[in-house]
Amino acid sequence: MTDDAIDASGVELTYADGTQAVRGIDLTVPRGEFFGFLGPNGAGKTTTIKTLVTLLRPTAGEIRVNGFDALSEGRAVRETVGYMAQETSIDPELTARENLRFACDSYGVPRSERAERIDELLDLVDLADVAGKRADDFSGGMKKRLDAATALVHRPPLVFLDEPTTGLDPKARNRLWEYFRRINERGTTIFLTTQYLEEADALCERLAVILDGEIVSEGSPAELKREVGGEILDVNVEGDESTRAGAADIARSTDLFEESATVEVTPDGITVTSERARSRGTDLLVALRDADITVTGFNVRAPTLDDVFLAITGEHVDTDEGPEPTDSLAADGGGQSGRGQAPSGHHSEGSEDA
Ligand SMILES: Nc1ncnc2c1ncn2[C@@H]1O[C@H](COP(=O)(O)OP(=O)(O)OP(=O)(O)O)[C@@H](O)[C@H]1O
Repeated sequence: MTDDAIDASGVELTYADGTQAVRGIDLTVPRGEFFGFLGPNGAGKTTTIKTLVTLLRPTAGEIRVNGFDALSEGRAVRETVGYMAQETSIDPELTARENLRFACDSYGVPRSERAERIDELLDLVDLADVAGKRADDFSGGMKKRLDAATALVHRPPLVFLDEPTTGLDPKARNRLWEYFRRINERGTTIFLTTQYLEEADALCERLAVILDGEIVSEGSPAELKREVGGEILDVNVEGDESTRAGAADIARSTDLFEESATVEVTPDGITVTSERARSRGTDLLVALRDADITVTGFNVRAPTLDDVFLAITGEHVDTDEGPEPTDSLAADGGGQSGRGQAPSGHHSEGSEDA
């Protein structure tokens, strides 16, 4: 038996229509880790999670979760994981407490333990004061917190959070981060997917980046940033796209930067990633001035995870900002659509264990 929360190797998943969503993933997540799984839309994050929680049977590969084999011991896997899916699993017609009671039912939490566990979870996500109010009246942030709580009623040692903060305003997002940290500090392993790189940076000890169904990079946020190679020089210039393209050509054609340096045209100017960003930055400004390009601002900074993502995938993360509900009662417009269904971990849209 492995000591890891997740131990997967060679996992592949091809959908019935032939889409190869996951192409040979190896993944190890030690118990207690706060692990982040990043990738652009359609990269295969949700599909990977669904194979790990046994909602989908992999086309190939081996998966052990909490020491159980995902193929032959699917029930044990499902009993020891929590899954907060992208779609909410809460019922807007029920109160917060009723939603948690329903989740206890679905997960088979012993009756004698329910009341205490529900109170504990309502406290954990700061919903004790509104426990008797209908979820329909909650803001987007409160619904997400309730959703997270429903995934925890059976005290799973491992929780999957699939883009848990998408569409929330920064305040609501920060609050959720607090709860996720609390859950992790209690010893729960967390597997998080997110579109927000600052979220991954703030929360995760280790990250893997998935692209077209394959893991293309793995490490701590600091290690991934070091992989970018150097620092980032952002230069803002006056003028239209052709001026910016001209500025980029100058940055590329001078011998100021090493060969592996990259130059990208941005909406405001150019961005140079180079080991010499700091030492040669002012020389670049002189070269631009000599070419009659007006520089309106510049800044040298350490790489962010967004720069890592750009370097790996060739694209910025599409953060897909939705409406921004405030984090107060009845202020939502967030439009969640719970239908009184069982917690997501109990959905089955793929295979069941034998
Ligand atoms: N049921 C399905 N049948 C066929 N193809 C699917 C199905 N579900 C997902 N896909 C495809 O599989 C690929 C991976 O999708 P997946 O949802 O796992 O990606 P993701 O990284 O989670 O993206 P997102 O961030 O948009 O949720 C995509 O090409 C997607 O269109």
